[in-house]
Amino acid sequence: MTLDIKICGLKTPEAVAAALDGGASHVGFIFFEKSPRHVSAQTAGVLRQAARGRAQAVAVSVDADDAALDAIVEAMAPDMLQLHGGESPGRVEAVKARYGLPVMKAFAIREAADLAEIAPYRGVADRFLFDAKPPRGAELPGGNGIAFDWRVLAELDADVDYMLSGGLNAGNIGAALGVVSPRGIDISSGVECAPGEKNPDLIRDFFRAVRSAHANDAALT
Ligand SMILES: O=C(O)c1ccccc1N[C@@H]1O[C@H](COP(=O)(O)O)[C@@H](O)[C@H]1O
Repeated sequence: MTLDIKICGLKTPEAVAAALDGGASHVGFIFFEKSPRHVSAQTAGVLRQAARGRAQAVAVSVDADDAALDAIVEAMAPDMLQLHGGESPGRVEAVKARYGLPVMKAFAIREAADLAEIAPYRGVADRFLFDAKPPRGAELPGGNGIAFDWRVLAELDADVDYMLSGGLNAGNIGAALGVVSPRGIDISSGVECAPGEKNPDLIRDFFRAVRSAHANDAALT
């Protein structure tokens, strides 16, 4: 089975190149001003060019209104929208209809009971992303480098299409993939040498670790 790999929070051509050369299926750009990974729609529009024909470009926003999303979609032309806030099922539906783009809806997970939240989004969101709950008082809803107990995902129906996220890195991805079988994985701070500063060597290390965990999977994309 193929495993999608999303490298998120890219800000430089070097980081985008490392992600694409490693074999990323998705590259993510953050539109959230409090984040050290925030980029303007114009910058993302330039950076995402390198991904054309190689990977899906994902725009990550948090409770963004139509005006903000209009600007992102126009300048960046993303292939997918990641909604990482408290967007309702109705809002997800409206966003999909307005832009004609697939939506990945993020959820913060700490325990199995948190998975109940996805029920009204089934058949609405194209894909789910499971991230750890941010610590109390955290400024960021994601990108905190915190993992959750992956075993809680055992409660999910096998047909749920999701990306695993939250505190992944080269050191723990093998263990994570030994516990769960997501269709994709998503990493941001685990390939940084400082908040918001992607390190191409760490990106390469991550792909090596994924490939070694997936040694029998010839079709890794
Ligand atoms: O990375 C950010 O700064 C960010 C800001 C706002 C919403 C989402 C954000 N990142 C997402 O967080 C997860 C996991 O990140 P990490 O690997 O634990 O650092 C990932 O889905 C990013 O898309």
